[in-house]
Amino acid sequence: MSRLGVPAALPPVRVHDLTVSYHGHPAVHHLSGEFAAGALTAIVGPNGAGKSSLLSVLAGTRADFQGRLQRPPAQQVAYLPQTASIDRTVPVTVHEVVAMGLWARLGCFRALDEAGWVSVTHALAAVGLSGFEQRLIGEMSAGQAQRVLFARVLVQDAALILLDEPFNAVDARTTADLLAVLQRWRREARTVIAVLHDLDQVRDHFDQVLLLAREAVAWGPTAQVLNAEHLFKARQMAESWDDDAPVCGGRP
Ligand SMILES: Nc1ncnc2c1ncn2[C@@H]1O[C@H](COP(=O)(O)OP(=O)(O)OP(=O)(O)O)[C@@H](O)[C@H]1O
Repeated sequence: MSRLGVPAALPPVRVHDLTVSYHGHPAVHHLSGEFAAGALTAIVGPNGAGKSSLLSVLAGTRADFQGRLQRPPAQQVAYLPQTASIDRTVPVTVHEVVAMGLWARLGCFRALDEAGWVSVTHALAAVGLSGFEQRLIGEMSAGQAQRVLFARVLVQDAALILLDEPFNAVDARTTADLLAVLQRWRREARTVIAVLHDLDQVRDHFDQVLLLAREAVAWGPTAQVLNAEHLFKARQMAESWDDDAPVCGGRP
């Protein structure tokens, strides 16, 4: 068990015949497989491949999908959406944003207890933002804001961590620091699933890869998935996408 009780052998996150569609057009089509428990899995693929759509289903923020999904309960899931989807015009402080990660444990109307304060302080220190507690989130740079969101994920102490393009707009040093946080999560046997575009980063740091082009092109150990043949196939599939294609069988 880790510090706050993450089980050493979490059940895997599984999808079976999962289809996600928008206005009747599939973004993810008939996906079946499982994300290895306690490992780092990258979801990669061309633009429009369905990566973010799949992650939002795994996160529980999209419920309108077909097929089956097995994942831990919501309190054990932390989700870091793309930075662009965070409204930085809301006048909240860095401390308050990170403390939101404790809402599942404390409720959103309860004051932080001492353990909560310690946990926020430690999380901000872990991402190199000690001293920024009272700054408004809108006053942070894009890279600093990403560190804040990582800190929020840290305090959630989740068994399943979902990251959507976590290193976008983040400089090399910050990326290295945040990759170290990912390695720590792996040592703690948490399951991490991240949407990424940098294949070298994936090769260097991730155990498993799902190569997605609306359907799974390949899914398994990184070295087996990221080969020229699979990457070529994903590109070919992307070129032949018809964004107006219906979901097969005429389902919504
Ligand atoms: N809210 C939405 N409404 C309608 N269509 C959507 C919506 N979100 C995504 N789509 C469509 O679903 C498909 C998959 O999009 P998604 O964002 O999941 O892909 P992605 O692989 O994450 O892409 P990228 O690498 O560009 O971020 C695209 O054709 C996109 O236009």
